[in-house]
Amino acid sequence: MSAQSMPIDWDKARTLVYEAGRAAAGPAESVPLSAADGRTLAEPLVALTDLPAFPTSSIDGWAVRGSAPWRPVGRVLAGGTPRPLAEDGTCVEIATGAMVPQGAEALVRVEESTRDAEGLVAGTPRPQPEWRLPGEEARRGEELLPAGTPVDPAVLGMAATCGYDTVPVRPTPRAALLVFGDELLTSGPPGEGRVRDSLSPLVPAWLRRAGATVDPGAIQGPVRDTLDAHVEAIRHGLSVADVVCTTGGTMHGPVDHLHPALAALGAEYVVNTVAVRPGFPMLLARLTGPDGRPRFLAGLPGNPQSAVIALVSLVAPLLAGLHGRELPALPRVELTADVPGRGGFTHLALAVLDADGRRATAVGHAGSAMLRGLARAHGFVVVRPEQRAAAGDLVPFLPLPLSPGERP
Ligand SMILES: Nc1nc2c(c(=O)[nH]1)N[C@H]1C(S)=C(S)[C@@H](COP(=O)(O)OP(=O)(O)OC[C@H]3O[C@@H](n4cnc5c(N)ncnc54)[C@H](O)[C@@H]3O)O[C@H]1N2
Ligand code: MOO
Repeated sequence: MSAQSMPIDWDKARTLVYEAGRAAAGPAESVPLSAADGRTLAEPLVALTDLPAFPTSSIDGWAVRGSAPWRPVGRVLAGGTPRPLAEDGTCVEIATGAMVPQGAEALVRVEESTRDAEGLVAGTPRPQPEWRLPGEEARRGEELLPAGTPVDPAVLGMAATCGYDTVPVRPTPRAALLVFGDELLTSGPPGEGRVRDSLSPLVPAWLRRAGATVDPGAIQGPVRDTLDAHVEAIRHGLSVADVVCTTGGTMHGPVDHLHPALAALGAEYVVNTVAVRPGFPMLLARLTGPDGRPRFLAGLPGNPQSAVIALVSLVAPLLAGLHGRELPALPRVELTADVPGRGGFTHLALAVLDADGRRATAVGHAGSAMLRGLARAHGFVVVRPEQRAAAGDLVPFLPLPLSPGERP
């Protein structure tokens, strides 16, 4: 394994890490609906019965046979199984959601019916049927949603409607974070050569928004700047997580131990440096966990904005793959002003979107060591190598994994 290598194209890197994740997605497991929110379907969701499963009244009123007036011969409530309506001139009282009896020819709404002194019912059925036929929404065996669908509240409801108690889903990837750097302070203001560790609070929160779990015990650091301390911390991370993120030490400085630690652990690079600015020393390596299953290490550069760029460029696609989801296509947005290119590198420029999400404006304070621009941005506009983007151009947009309501 050679530690120094040519940076690879940013788009290619995203595809490579996504495919590596997809190939390592965990085995399907069956989980109760109450625990499946946020998971991903490992198999298609197939209708277990016709939907509706029986002819179902859409109204409160009368199920009638023959012509009016009709003599009531009973009542059917939701949940019951009615006897057939055998004779013309008869009806049953019926509730919304109840099974329509065999032999019924029409339904009449209660407010559009009358009863005479003998209790006989009259009224005119509406021209359009007032009940739903079996299979109207889905036929038994029909595929409702494909494998790879993220499970959300509507999917949970759909699964319950057609009879599922559990659904087959992929395991949620577990992530860990190791922060490297002897110069880091974990509390109080920076000064005298030391900076405050901004990545321990930031990275786990964004990993969770990108679909990973991060156990508080899986966050370590600052890890001492020695090779042994790095190897030991990475080993611990690999024992508790599928994806270990590290920050700092991605270069080849005197105390940058990440590459030697990866070599000591027998890691294989999936991506080692990416032709993107900021963030180029980012990497993703594959290792084997104590259980023999694949594990990943994402090396995020130490400059804080560069670390975030590595998160959205490499870790988010990796997590999509591990979940068994599609790699999301990037939306296109219109630029309000020119954005420079970065020569042979892709330029990811921090930007805010306007209220309808269609137009992007690059923000200031966007240096790779800064977080001020990031704290108000929605994501990054993508300027591909050897290009510059002008006001009015449509360019791809890489969103930050924000939750609804954040950055309104
Ligand atoms: N000779 C060269 N030096 C550097 C180059 C280069 O091409 N040639 N590239 C620069 C770029 S670009 C980046 S990005 C950094 C990446 O370096 P590392 O990943 O090895 O990161 P460190 O050296 O450990 O730290 C860089 C910078 O970030 C600060 N830092 C680190 N961790 C944190 C944290 N948790 N919270 C806040 N700030 C953090 C650290 O103090 C440094 O200032 O390399 C450049 N050098
Ligand atoms: O790649 Mo560095 O990440 O430009 O700051």
